[in-house]
Amino acid sequence: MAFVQHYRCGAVVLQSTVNLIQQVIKAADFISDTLYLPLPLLPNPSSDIATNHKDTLLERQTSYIEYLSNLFHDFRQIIPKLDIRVLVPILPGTCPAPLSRPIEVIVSSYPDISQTEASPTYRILSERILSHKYIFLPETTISKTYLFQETDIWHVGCHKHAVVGGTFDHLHQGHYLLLAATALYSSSSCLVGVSSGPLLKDKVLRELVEPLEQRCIKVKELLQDMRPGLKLDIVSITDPYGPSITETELDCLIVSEETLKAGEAVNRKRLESGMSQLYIHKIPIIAGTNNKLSSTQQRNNILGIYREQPPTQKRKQKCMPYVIGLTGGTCSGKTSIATYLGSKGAYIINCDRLGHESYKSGTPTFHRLVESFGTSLLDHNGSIDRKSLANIVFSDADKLNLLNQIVWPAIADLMQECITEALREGVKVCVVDAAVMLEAGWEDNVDELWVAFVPENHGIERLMQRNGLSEETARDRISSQMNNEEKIARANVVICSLWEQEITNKQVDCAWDSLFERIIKL
Ligand SMILES: CC(=O)SCCNC(=O)CCNC(=O)[C@H](O)C(C)(C)COP(=O)(O)OP(=O)(O)OC[C@H]1O[C@@H](n2cnc3c(N)ncnc32)[C@H](O)[C@@H]1OP(=O)(O)O
Repeated sequence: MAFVQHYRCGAVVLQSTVNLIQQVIKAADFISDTLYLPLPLLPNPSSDIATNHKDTLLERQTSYIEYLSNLFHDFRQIIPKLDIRVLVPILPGTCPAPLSRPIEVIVSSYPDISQTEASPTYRILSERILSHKYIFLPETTISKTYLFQETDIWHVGCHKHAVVGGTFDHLHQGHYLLLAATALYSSSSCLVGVSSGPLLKDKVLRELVEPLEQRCIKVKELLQDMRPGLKLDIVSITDPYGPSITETELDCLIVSEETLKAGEAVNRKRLESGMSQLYIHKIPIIAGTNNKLSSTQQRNNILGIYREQPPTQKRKQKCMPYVIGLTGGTCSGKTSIATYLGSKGAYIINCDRLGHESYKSGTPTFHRLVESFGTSLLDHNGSIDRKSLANIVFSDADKLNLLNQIVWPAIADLMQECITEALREGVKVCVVDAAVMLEAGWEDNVDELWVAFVPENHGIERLMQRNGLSEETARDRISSQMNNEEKIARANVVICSLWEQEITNKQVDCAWDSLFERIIKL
């Protein structure tokens, strides 16, 4: 089989829109991450439209957006893994800012590079790329009528100042379309409100929403790729209106079919304050696997999937057995995940249990605890009464700290003994189940980190039910641990146990199956 060289980022330069999807699919064989697709104005052979007339321009732009919508839908269905970014011609006089991803290869349907470089399509890219490889991708039937023409000058922006809002989490083709429309309809500036704080409160899998700063950067990069020179103002918003109801110079609002009502509410608010109404452009929704394409779906897709993290805190010397650190807040479902992993053949090291063992009567840790917390801690057998100890430490951060300082080193020793025992038994995979592994700084004892979680409120409810605690006590316990977001940020695998056990198990299966590919590489 012939060897195909892969490039991370490339551009596809086509002579026409005929066979566009097929050409992009073929080009995708050479490109692994990002594919830029410069598209001159859609050829419209039957039209003798005067493009400087505002209504006609609006119609052309609207039909272009519809065209993009179909394209993005097809890309999503056929090549879902590839980040395909459509580029429109740069306005004359605009500084051609570099693209956010450097183009390594041009895949072109022009037979040679000089024809490619002379084409109207290439002109969209020409000043935005450095050196690159060239691949000729023959196109069989090109009708002359549909060729991109030199005269296809793009007139962008039938409005001056556009505004758009959204969470823009895990950007997908639906966002691309919304932002493409924003970039196309405005000729001067574009205001983007990015949801944060209370607006994220009720989102499913809110814990997996990308950090605000990251979302803002991605939106900015995409808009700058599509429309360099457009003045951008990307702001965080904490209510559904943001600056759309205070900025006087805005003249159009871009919404999706889903957010149309919110857009109309913006106009009502503006009317109440005596401000001009915004022209509302409604963009179609792009269908995904389950009806519509959504960020919730994208967040769901992360569950159980391995992701690289900086290796700094992980075990430096890779050796058998391979150690998974499984952590998660109280009532995060960690124990049932560990049990399921045990049923799949993993050797489970339960650190809660090692903790109890570490201060059995007569051990050095037992004596240190009695010295530090007093004999009131002991039950009628002279053993440490964990219920009393829990009541003391979970309502007093300093006391919890003291307990940890005494107990963690002893648990760490017992854990190492268990790993050595697993090695003796020829075990391949150990799972260290430790509720506060990250707080204890034990990441350097494991090869990868799996984090189990449920939204905090669910954790509190589960804890109240399981341990018969008051809401306040349950809250105290949960807040004595690192929060979900901090743990998830460091996780190689994230598992959410919010739904039925079967769904949790599916996530575990997925993480477990891919685990062996990583172990083989050791
Ligand atoms: C680094 C580690 O993760 S080691 C494993 C955790 N153990 C420790 O940190 C040792 C200190 N803790 C203890 O000695 C005991 O947990 C006590 C005395 C506080 C409570 O004992 P018990 O009432 O029997 O509860 P148990 O040990 O089963 O732990 C109950 C919950 O407390 C939480 N918890 C345990 N230790 C800690 C701690 N140091 N800080 C915060 N939360 C903790 C766990 O999340 C656990 O929840 P889970 O059962 O949903 O996983």
